[in-house]
Amino acid sequence: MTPSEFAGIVRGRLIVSCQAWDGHPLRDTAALTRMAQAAVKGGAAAIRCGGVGGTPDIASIAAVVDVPVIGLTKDGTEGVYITPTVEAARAVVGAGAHVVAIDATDRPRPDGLAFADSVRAVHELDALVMADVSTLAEGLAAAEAGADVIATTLSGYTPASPKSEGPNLALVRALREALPGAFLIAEGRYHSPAQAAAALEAGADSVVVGTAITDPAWITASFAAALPA
Ligand SMILES: CC(=O)N[C@H](C=O)[C@@H](O)[C@H](O)[C@H](O)COP(=O)(O)O
Repeated sequence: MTPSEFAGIVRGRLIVSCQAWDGHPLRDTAALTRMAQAAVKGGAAAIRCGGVGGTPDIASIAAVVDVPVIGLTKDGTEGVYITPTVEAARAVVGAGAHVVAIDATDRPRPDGLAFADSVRAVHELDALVMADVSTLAEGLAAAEAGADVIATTLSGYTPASPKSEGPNLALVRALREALPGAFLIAEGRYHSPAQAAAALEAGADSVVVGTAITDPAWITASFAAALPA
């Protein structure tokens, strides 16, 4: 898939992240595959999902949906854990992802290599790179390193970025202003249709929604919390 083919499919549209943490009742490849199918039925232009090898979510989902698949692996929850190594990036392409989501923050990587090395490896395999960043500076560096897509995924999850309950629309605006030609995706804590629409108004080309669509435990808790105790 070329960058312009991907852009043509997802620009102005919703991407749904179908993932579940270890220990979650939906942490099951078959369950997440059905979740992805339901999301496509509802209008998702692409699916973001994780897992290779013993957790074959990417291969399972890519086999049944007719939209681009953005794949990743997760190794732990600290430091660089989203597709943290060149080897992991290659495995994600091997599993059938069209786009590989990779941590592009400025923190040290477990394989000691640079983000640009992962970009090169993915491009050699004819796939695209989505750079998950947490700050404007990281977005600029990721674009410089050749990322095809810049995403605000890690804002709020690194020491360099502000913690917040809601999405970081200010980062979307800043990235759009600094990188007018980049394909920009808003991701992270978009919890309502209005917030997703606001991401596009702020300059994003597309928006990823995960938890608010695909985690029934989170959805239930938000309803339960609205009722008087
Ligand atoms: C920080 C991190 O590890 N984010 C992960 C990235 O793949 C996922 O756990 C998120 O669910 C995803 O980014 C979608 O965001 P939200 O679930 O907030 O709509």
